[in-house]
Amino acid sequence: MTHPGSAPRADGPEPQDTRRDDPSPARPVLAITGLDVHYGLRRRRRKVLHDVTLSVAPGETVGIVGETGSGKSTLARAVLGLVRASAGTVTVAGEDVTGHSEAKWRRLRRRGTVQYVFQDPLRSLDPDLTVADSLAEPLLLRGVPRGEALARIRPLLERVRLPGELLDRLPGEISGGQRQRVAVARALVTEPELVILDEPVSALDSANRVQVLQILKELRTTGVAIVLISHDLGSVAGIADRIAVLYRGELVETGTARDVIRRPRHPYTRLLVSSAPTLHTAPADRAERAALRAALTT
Ligand SMILES: Nc1ncnc2c1ncn2[C@@H]1O[C@H](COP(=O)(O)OP(=O)(O)OP(=O)(O)O)[C@@H](O)[C@H]1O
Repeated sequence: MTHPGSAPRADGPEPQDTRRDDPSPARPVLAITGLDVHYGLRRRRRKVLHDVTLSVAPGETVGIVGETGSGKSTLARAVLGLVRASAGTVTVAGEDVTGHSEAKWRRLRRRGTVQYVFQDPLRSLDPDLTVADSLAEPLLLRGVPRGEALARIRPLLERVRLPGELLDRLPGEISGGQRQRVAVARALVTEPELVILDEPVSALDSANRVQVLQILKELRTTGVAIVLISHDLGSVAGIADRIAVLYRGELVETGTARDVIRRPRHPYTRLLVSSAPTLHTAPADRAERAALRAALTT
């Protein structure tokens, strides 16, 4: 499906926010259909996502796994309106956002239905705001009185296992693992339907990595849907309900985490599974891995 009109449309009235009283539990939080994304112009134009179709149900955790340059971040950026689709559709919380103007995208992002956590928490946090102010800011912007905002961030702090004494510190005065947990808490403040985390643990040491992954796992009980992007299948395997494997801009395999790990079909997925030491699957020997690599280059 091509959108010659992937150019911005005129800004219409703000669509009603019906997400809280939509009676259909089956409505996906995110539905991507036949998505193509290009970068560059004219002779430099290059397709980085091709015919990507993926849907995320309410409360579901989906892992998107792929090697560097496979298009993972581009996919996240397309869902947030930071890059434009050249074909296909993106529907967020029931709203087709494919042809949204910049202004409509900004309003959608500000509404907080979808939140994004970067690999580097310093990109999510203002270095001049204390942890308390960082967490309260999205609520203050929505007109929530300061006292109420501060009361509402307390349980979030507990959810990400941070002590209250950190509230008065600046991001530069806490550890990298603590910063990432603040970034996760901040993403939850607006009670989003979907949180996209782009390599949230790859900059952390192994103790912090385990802790943040455990926190993400526990978030499943809150009903928020999670898209967890990683180059490391091992990181997402214990959390994701489903795993989607992105290879050179195409989703080559999507299935339940169990199926993808136990019965990988695509050679790239087989290579990923056989190279992940923490998955407790029978590791492929060198010859098998070489054969899989050869299959990928043909
Ligand atoms: N703004 C841009 N302009 C042109 N090309 C880009 C741009 N951003 C990314 N690319 C290219 O698009 C491809 C996909 O990049 P993307 O960042 O989505 O991959 P990724 O899977 O997230 O990689 P990584 O794991 O290294 O972050 C890469 O070849 C990259 O060089």
